[in-house]
Amino acid sequence: MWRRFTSLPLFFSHLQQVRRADELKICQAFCTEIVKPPVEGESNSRRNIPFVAFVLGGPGSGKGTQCLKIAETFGFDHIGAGDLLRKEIHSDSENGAMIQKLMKEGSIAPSEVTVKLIKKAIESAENRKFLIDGFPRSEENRVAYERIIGAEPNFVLFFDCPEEVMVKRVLNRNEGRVDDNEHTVKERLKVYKAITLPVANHYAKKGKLYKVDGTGTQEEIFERVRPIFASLSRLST
Ligand SMILES: Nc1ncnc2c1ncn2[C@@H]1O[C@H](COP(=O)(O)OP(=O)(O)O)[C@@H](O)[C@H]1O
Ligand SMILES: O=c1ccn([C@@H]2O[C@H](COP(=O)(O)OP(=O)(O)O)[C@@H](O)[C@H]2O)c(=O)[nH]1
Ligand SMILES: [Mg+2]
Repeated sequence: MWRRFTSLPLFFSHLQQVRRADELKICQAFCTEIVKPPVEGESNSRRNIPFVAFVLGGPGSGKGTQCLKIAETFGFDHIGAGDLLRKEIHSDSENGAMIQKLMKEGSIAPSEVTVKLIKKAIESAENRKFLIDGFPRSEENRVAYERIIGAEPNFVLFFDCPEEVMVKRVLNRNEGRVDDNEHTVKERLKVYKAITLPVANHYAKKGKLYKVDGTGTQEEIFERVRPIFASLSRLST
C-alpha cells in the first residue's frame, strides 16, 4: 500500500479523503436528506466570495431561533432578510411604507430591495461566513441574488415543520410584528407553499439542500443541525 504513494504529502491527502468520507457518513446519519457536502473556504476562495448558507422553512419553522445558535456556536454572521426589511420600515427609508404594506399582506418585497440590503450586510461585515435567514423566498429572489452577488449559496438548510406547529409558534411569538396574526399567517403559508417551496426544490435538485426535522424542542432541533456545521468546520481544517 505504501508503494502506491509517491510522496508523503500525497499519502496524507489520501488520509484526509478517508477522514472526509467518514465524517460524511456521520453527517448522513443526522440529516433527513443528505447532499454532497460543501467545504468551507474551498469553492469560492479564489474569488473571495463569502461562504453562504441560505436558511429556509415556513413562517415559525424556527429559522431565526436556530440561526442564533448556529451563529454563536460556529462563528457565522446571521443575516435575517426579514430583519433587514423591518429595519428599513423603521428607518423611514423611501421604501419603508411599501415594505410594511407587503409584509402585512404576507407578500414578498421586490428582489432588488432585499438583495441590495443583503449585499450591503455582507460587504460591511468582517466575517466571510454568513447565514442568510428567510431568503430567497421566490425563484425571482434567487435569480436576482445569484446575478447580483455573482455566486450560488454553498448550501441550503431547510426546516421541515407541520403547518399547525408553525401557526401555533407564530401566534405565540409576541414580538409585536405586523404579520404575526391569524389572517397574515394564512396568507404567508399560501405564499410559502406556492412561491418559496419551489426554491427549496431547486436546490434539492442541485444536491444543495439539507432538510432537518423542525419539530421538537429548540435543543433537539439544534442537535440535528449541529453535525452538519461541525462537519463543515472539520472539513475545512
Ligand atoms: N422548537 C421550538 N419549540 C417551540 N417554540 C419554538 C421553537 N423554535 C422556535 N420557537 C418559537 O417560535 C417562534 C417562531 O420561531 P422563529 O425562530 O422566529 O421562526 P421563523 O424565523 O422560522 O419564523 C418564536 O417565538 C420562537 O421563540
Ligand atoms: O427575503 C425576504 C424576507 C422577508 N420578506 C418579508 O418579510 C416577512 C417576514 O419575514 P421573516 O423572515 O422575518 O419571517 P419568518 O419566516 O421568520 O416568520 C415575509 O413574510 C415577507 O413579507 C420578504 O419580502 N423577503
Ligand atoms: Mg424568522
